[in-house]
Amino acid sequence: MIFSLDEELEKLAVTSAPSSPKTSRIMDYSEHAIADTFQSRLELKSLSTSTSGRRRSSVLAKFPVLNPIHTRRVSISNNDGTFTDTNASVSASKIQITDFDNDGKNISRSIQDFKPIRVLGKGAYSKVVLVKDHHSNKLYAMKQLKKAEILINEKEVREDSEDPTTLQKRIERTFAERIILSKLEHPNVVKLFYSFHDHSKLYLILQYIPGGELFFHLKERGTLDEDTVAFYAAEISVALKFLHDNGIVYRDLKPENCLLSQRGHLVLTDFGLSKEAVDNVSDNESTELNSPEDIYTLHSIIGTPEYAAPEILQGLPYNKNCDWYSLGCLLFDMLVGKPPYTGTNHKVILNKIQKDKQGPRIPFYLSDGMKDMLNWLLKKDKTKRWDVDKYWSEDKPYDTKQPNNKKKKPGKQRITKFQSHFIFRKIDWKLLENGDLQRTTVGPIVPVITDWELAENFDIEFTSMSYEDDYLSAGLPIEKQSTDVFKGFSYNASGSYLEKYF
Ligand SMILES: Nc1ncnc2c1ncn2[C@@H]1O[C@H](COP(=O)(O)OP(=O)(O)OP(=O)(O)O)[C@@H](O)[C@H]1O
Repeated sequence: MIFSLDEELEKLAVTSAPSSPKTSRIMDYSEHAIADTFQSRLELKSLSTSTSGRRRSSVLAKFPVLNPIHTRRVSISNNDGTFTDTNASVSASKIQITDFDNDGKNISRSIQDFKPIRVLGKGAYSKVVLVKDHHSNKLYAMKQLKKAEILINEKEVREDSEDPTTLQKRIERTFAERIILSKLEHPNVVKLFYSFHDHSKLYLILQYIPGGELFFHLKERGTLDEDTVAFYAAEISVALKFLHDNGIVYRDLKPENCLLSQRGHLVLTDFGLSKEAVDNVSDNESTELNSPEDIYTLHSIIGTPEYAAPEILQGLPYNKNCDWYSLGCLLFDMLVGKPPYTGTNHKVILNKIQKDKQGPRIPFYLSDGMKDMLNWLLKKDKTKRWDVDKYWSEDKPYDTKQPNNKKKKPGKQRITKFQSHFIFRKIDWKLLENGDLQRTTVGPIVPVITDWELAENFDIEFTSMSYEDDYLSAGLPIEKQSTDVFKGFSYNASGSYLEKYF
């Protein structure tokens, strides 16, 4: 069994250190793979600051350039949509936003309410700081975004574009993370408690997830065993299915965005400020769509897209199925030590995908069940990829027989149910879907937490960073123009919602 009982939580959290020895992040599995692996090692070596060879996204590379050395993987979320154009139950343009900024009755929180403790992380768009509420002493993760960057990009887009709706679209993208998180509640999705802004920044006050990034734990452990990977696959899947059912395509699945809770359950974070609601695709655009479910993807692809589906890398229309491809990449990474295709930019990765007629080489040492799962998620052609949302569950219990890959006919669509797959035979989907598993059990890796304020599961690269500069100018009054553009950004969760999570 990979789960322990709740009572063991405290004991484990305080005493247990990660037990698995450090293993090589990259494992050879065939003669053919050796050359590729050697090349990857060289790439990873030149790109990495970490001793284990694992590279993080870039905080610098927001633009379609080669990723700078010694940086993290950047999100590819500059010009894409967050919502499907059909069945969208949440839409930036449709949601009534409670505007606290100019409302005398509703008092918005402000930066002065929070004492900074240490930096937790830095992404392409933001800095995330552990903060303590002066009034309640509760800990939160405060995500800060610079208005100037949003407004500068805004001007650039307007100058280059003849599209009169661009301004509105950019603002909707800016609001996307705030809107998604304030509307959705799921045990495997980070919670938003407050948002507000001052003259220079936008702030999201999020639930603090103290177990750190999956990235951090992968760096420590090298690779993970199949039971652990199946557990995370199940937790990510319920979160993705929930998002898809609510019209949201996550599109940014990577180990840096998967956090571990105190109990070792996986929590998705980063719903990206630059994402948009695509519910008004023009006639001209929609002719290019392959199916009514496709989202139209705009313009350039940015960042380092090791986890992005081939259709996104090609600039083709995509739909929620792209998240299942990313899940395949993440599972591959956890099992093998790197995603199936690595490279310094999206063109290199796309070339590798296109050259690989048979799909990625899956190591021989994985079980047939795991190989089968990876094969179906990592199909290049989205129409042949496992349509997990459609074939999600059935009443029958899980398959007790390991699938045998050799018998599969190529080109056939997978129509068996995802939840019944052999790799999930130890997962209690009912408990997972109603949140009891997350509430009452611990996951396969229980983070060591001696003091929540120490953030000991976060990279020292970040926790040692200074946050003083950010606070020198913080809290100045909001300028008129900025108030108008970001009007409605502020938000307070209800008292009962807050109570539920503390
Ligand atoms: N709620 C949270 N609790 C703890 N740490 C967090 C939380 N949210 C974010 N972090 C840390 O901060 C990092 C950056 O946050 P996030 O990914 O949201 O920023 P971003 O600018 O959107 O990054 P990206 O480059 O991936 O787009 C995360 O990878 C994580 O380490």
